[in-house]
Amino acid sequence: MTMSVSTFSSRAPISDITEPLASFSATIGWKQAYANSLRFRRKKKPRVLSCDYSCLEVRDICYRPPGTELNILNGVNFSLREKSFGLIFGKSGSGKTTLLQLLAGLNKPTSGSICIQRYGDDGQPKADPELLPTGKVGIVFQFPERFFVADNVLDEITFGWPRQKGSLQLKEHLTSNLQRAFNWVGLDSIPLDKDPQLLSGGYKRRLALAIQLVQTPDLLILDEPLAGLDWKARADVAKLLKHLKKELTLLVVSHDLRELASLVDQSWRMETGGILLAERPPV
Ligand SMILES: Nc1ncnc2c1ncn2[C@@H]1O[C@H](COP(=O)(O)OP(=O)(O)OP(=O)(O)O)[C@@H](O)[C@H]1O
Repeated sequence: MTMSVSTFSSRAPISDITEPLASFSATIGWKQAYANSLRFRRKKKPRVLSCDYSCLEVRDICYRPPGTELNILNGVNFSLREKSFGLIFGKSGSGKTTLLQLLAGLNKPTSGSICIQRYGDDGQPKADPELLPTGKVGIVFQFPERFFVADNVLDEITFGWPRQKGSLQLKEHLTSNLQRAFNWVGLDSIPLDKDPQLLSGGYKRRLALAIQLVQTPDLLILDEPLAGLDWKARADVAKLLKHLKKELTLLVVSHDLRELASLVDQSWRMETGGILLAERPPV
């Protein structure tokens, strides 16, 4: 029987990033939101222990791009338990990225379903499966730094946040999430006014992860998270993913099996023709 904690908690001290965020709050008028978020976070919430667990369940997914005659994915099935690390590997062009895009809600499957199934500690389903809410899925694309748009770290991470007055509660929520995301990925030592393009390869990936973590996803999808990094940055990012899997569910597509093998809880090979088979990484 596995005990799972149903609340989401940050383990790093809030003081780590208090200063840069305080100045950020003052400069763009989020001071009140920031102060309130601190008050909110200091109250200890009771942690609820539960023996239930959830699984991401992909059931018989087929996908044929509109206007084409051929299925890219053919009856894909798999189940991934919450707070675990799933790895999909396989030849180029077999359909791995296509599957990730469906999970992130960027395309709709031609048939089949993607849901969350809750189980009791006896391993039996506890309720009807629910469709995976795409708002709780984060995706980090291959080479995410190529999509950075801002000229400083803070603007990059807060891109798209509400700037108008009002919605104080939302601002408090986002600010508190930002603190947690920075702590999780170890960005707290980086000046917020630094140009993201001047960060090292590994720190660019940390920033891309933090951008997704601010949205508090339950499922984080990563397409080739180690691609293009030197050996040290690859080791750093792998270590970070190991840390993150204690907090959320990770599904990774990668060819870098050696570095990731020790993190893997479940893995699958995507065969040409879009067929997914459970298989250990061949390392
Ligand atoms: N919209 C589309 N229309 C037609 N074919 C497509 C479309 N999108 C992808 N494909 C094709 O589907 C196949 C699977 O592509 P996908 O990018 O999912 O493979 P992959 O396994 O992720 O490859 P890689 O490891 O190189 O990233 C490829 O042959 C690709 O050309």
